[in-house]
Formats: sequence, structure tokens, C-alpha cells
Amino acid sequence: MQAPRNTFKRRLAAGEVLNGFWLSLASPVASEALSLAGFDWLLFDGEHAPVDVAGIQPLLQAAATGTAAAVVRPAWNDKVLIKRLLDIGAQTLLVPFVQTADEAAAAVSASRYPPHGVRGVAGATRASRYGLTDDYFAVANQEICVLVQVETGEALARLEEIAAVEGVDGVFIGPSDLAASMGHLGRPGHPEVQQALEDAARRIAATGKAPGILATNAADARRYLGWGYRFVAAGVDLGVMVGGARSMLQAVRAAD
Ligand SMILES: O=C(O)C(=O)C[C@H](O)[C@@H](O)CO
Repeated sequence: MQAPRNTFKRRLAAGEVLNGFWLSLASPVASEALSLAGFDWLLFDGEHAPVDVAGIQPLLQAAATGTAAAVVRPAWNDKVLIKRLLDIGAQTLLVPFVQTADEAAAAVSASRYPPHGVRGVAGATRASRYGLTDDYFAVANQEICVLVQVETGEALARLEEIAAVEGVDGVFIGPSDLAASMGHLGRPGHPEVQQALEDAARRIAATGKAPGILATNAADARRYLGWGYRFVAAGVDLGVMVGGARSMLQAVRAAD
């Protein structure tokens, strides 16, 4: 049996635009259903969603039903967390709060087996199909995709250095944290923040790495795609659910 290959990484490297969706519900049912909905990728949030490594595994198992690639965000840029997420089968990681090239290099190193990194070795994991694959250790390093999250003004100033780190496949801008760092907490739509997001897409693309971002509605997602972002999460499951439920309730009340 062959070890899993990372089609998300290959499609990103080929310059494709990949439409994603952000999952905060930490629900295997939502994960399975949304994996069938046509998105290219789903983000499983281990930073702000109420879920730990043991809770992310059933989300990955459920998402394997459909066609969307799984991207997992660890709670922090931490080599132990990264190792544990890779062992449960995550192949693409979105590493939060990367502030410097050294921090980006640490994230890459955490995701690679020696001699290319410091990932610890386990024999039978979900990642290696419980030890039943013939080639897991031969291909594991090359199948990992590392996306680093730039979400402060300081990190933005070092964007080119961070993107240049070998093994970084893409740079993802966090609009909410960037807005907060620019003095616009809760207002990612502020013109200064939006200008920074537009500039960042161009600067990341110029480094040859893929630019990514989170939108919270289709209009924002389309604008970001127009600016050159190539892996864009168009919304958040929780936001879409609550927004849809509120609209429905308003429509029902308006009919009275
Ligand atoms: O800064 C951001 O934007 C992010 O990193 C995403 C947030 O954590 C959040 O909106 C996810 O629900």
C-alpha cells in the first residue's frame, strides 16, 4: 500500500486557485458533509476552536469521505503539537503567528524527519496507514505542506524573509489579527487593513510562494481572489450557520 500523496501541495505549486472553507464547529458531521460540498480544501482550526489533537483525528477521518483536502491549524507553532498532528494524518499545516524567518524555519523543521528536521518517529500511526504502507518514511517529508500565518505588522515587515524560507509552501494572512495589530481590533474591513492585505498578496506572489487568506463572505473572498490570493477560505462554518439561521428567522417573522 502506498502512503497518501498531498494533492493540495501539488495543486498549490502548480499555481492553481484553491477555494476553501474554515471549520470551527469541530463537528465530524459538519466535516464529513462539507468534505462533499465541492471545496478544494477545508481548514480544521486547532487554535481557536474548542478541540485538541484527539478531537481533530475524527474530523480528518470524517473529511476523508469527500474530495476536499484537509488543512490543520495547530494551536501554536510548537514542534510537539506539529508532530502529533502529522502522526494523526495531517499533511498540510497552517502554522499561526509566524513572526520571523527563524520561526518559519522552526515550523518546517518540526514537520520533517531527520536529517531535514526534528520530527520524532513513530512506527504505526494514522499517517502511515498504521504501518501498512511500503513507502511512508521515503515520501513523508516531501508530502508535507507548510503554510505560515503572517498576522502582525512586524511579521508583514518581514514578509519576504519569511516567504523565502525553504519548505514554506505558502503565506497566509490573518485579517483579524493583522487588523488588531494595526490598531483596528474587530475591523478587518478598515481601509488601512484592506490596503495592507492587497499589498501583501502582491508581495507574497512576487516571492514565488502562494498567498492565502480567510474571508468571511463571498464578496470578500472574490475581492481577495482578484488581488491575487490563491488559497482563500470563503467563510467559517459557524458564521454561515448562525447567519443562515438568523436570516431564516427574520424571514419567518417578516411573513407575519
Ligand atoms: O487573524 C485571523 O483572521 C485569523 O487568524 C483567523 C481567526 O483566527 C478566526 O477568524 C478564525 O475563526
